[in-house]
Amino acid sequence: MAPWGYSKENGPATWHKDCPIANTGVRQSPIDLITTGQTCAKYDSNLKPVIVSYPAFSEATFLNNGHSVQFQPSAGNLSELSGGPLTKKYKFEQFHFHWGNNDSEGSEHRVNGKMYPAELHLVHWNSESPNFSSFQEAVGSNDPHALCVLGFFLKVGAENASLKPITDLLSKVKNAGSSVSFPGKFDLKAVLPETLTDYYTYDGSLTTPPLAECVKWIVFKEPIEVSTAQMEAFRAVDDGHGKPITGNYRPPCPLHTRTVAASFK
Ligand SMILES: NS(=O)(=O)/N=C1/NCCO1
Ligand SMILES: [Zn+2]
Repeated sequence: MAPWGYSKENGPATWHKDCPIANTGVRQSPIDLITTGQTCAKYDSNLKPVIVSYPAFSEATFLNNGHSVQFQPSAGNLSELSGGPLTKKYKFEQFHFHWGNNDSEGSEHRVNGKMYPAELHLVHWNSESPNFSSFQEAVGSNDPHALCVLGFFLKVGAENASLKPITDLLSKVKNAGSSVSFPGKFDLKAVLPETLTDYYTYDGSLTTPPLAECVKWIVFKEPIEVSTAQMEAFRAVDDGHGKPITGNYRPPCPLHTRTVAASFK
């Protein structure tokens, strides 16, 4: 597979060559989350708060893979996700980010066409399925809800002290392919809003190749604040071709016959 990326030569418009589902799929992600009108998100009063149990990770790798930066704890991590639209328990796999080269672009999901400067993805896999027992197997399983990704918008404001250990580490993984073992513990729970009650949820896909259509998406309404300096730290990370990674977001995909549910009015 030609190394995919976000440039003209290897970006989202070319991904169909190796991943036909990019163009033929009917549940691709991201999407534009519309809040009014015909195809808007529909309030569902049965949607409960999302429940996360993220004990502080003690051992993790922070990697620049050339198309994002990702934080991946060692396999033994006990973090779990349940509640919300989910009927099973999911295991945390990794988190990573998407961002732009200015504050008017960068997120993958949009709200009524508006992009945020960045989007944080917390990736999980269904640890109760009899059909797979790892993230990679889950991706290849064809199970429509093998994965659950929590999406949080980032907006520019005050410095985010909880994310500072991550943004301070970006300069250490400036070169694509570089990684560091995360020093000390990282408290992911502290990054998230207190209550995980207000979100959009829909059936979608990975937003990066292989674009597998196995993701239950949960995108939270409330953005997380980060400072301009923290945003600039993302924009200084290299893509392996001597250029900064900027704009590592896929444009919105057609909704087709899908509906989006909202846990809030
Ligand atoms: N942007 S995304 O949909 O979370 N994509 C991936 N790929 C591997 C894990 O998450
Ligand atoms: Zn992502």
